[in-house]
Amino acid sequence: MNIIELANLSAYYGDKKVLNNINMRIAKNKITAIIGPSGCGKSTLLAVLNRMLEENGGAIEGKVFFDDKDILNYPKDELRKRIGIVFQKPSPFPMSIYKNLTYAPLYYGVRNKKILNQIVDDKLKISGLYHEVKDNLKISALKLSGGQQQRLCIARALTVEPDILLMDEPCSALDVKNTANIEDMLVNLLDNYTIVIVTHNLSQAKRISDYTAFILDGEIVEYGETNEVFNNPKDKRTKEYIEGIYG
Ligand SMILES: Nc1ncnc2c1ncn2[C@@H]1O[C@H](COP(=O)(O)OP(=O)(O)OP(=O)(O)O)[C@@H](O)[C@H]1O
Repeated sequence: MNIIELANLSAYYGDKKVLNNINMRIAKNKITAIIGPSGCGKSTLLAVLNRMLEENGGAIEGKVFFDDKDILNYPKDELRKRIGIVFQKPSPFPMSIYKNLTYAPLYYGVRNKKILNQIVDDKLKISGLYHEVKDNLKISALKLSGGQQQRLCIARALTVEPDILLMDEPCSALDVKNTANIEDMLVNLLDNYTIVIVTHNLSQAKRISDYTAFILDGEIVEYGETNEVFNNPKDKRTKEYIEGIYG
């Protein structure tokens, strides 16, 4: 089952075309990895999905459907609630761990303290942070290590129960152990969430993703099951990229 469909999707910054006629379906409750050399348009693709592109000064041509409905027909608030994003640099709000996790639920109208506490506990457990921070919820999130901050940011993105989690190089600032923690966590999220992850780390894409899209100069060169893309690439350029010839 698909949750997203891009139909003849092109994206522009001014006159510059950064994505060219992308046709792509994204499977629900799976991890889809977006790979490709620097500047090929990976982050732009994520920005199209949650309509951040417009705020960044870009524009699209073509259509994007989310749950079979044109994303332009969703109120932005609802779209952002249902499609969360986590960035490369861990970016907790400069407030307590507890407040980081209740910020969005409060914004969306949850007022019941018991429910808020439950959300905090649940998301800390999902992110594997519970035992590390449960007695220190009032300390500033900025006091956590980089890996903990990133897990907190993922937990925070989940507090509003999005359908999709977009991740832009979420592990590139982290060491191997923290990366492994996050990869384990992502795989465990798939019963309830769909993940689209941009990564430069090809081994990561191979390890955790179900599907991989290889983008080059704004075009999808190859898209399919991760095993196929990595072990049996159909396009010479995919093979070259995977073998490290460019990018
Ligand atoms: N706000 C912007 N205004 C103008 N051009 C932009 C903007 N953001 C990105 N671009 C351009 O769009 C193209 C695609 O950028 P994008 O960030 O999507 O690539 P990427 O594949 O994610 O790269 P990286 O792996 O280096 O993060 C690049 O040529 C970039 O310079």
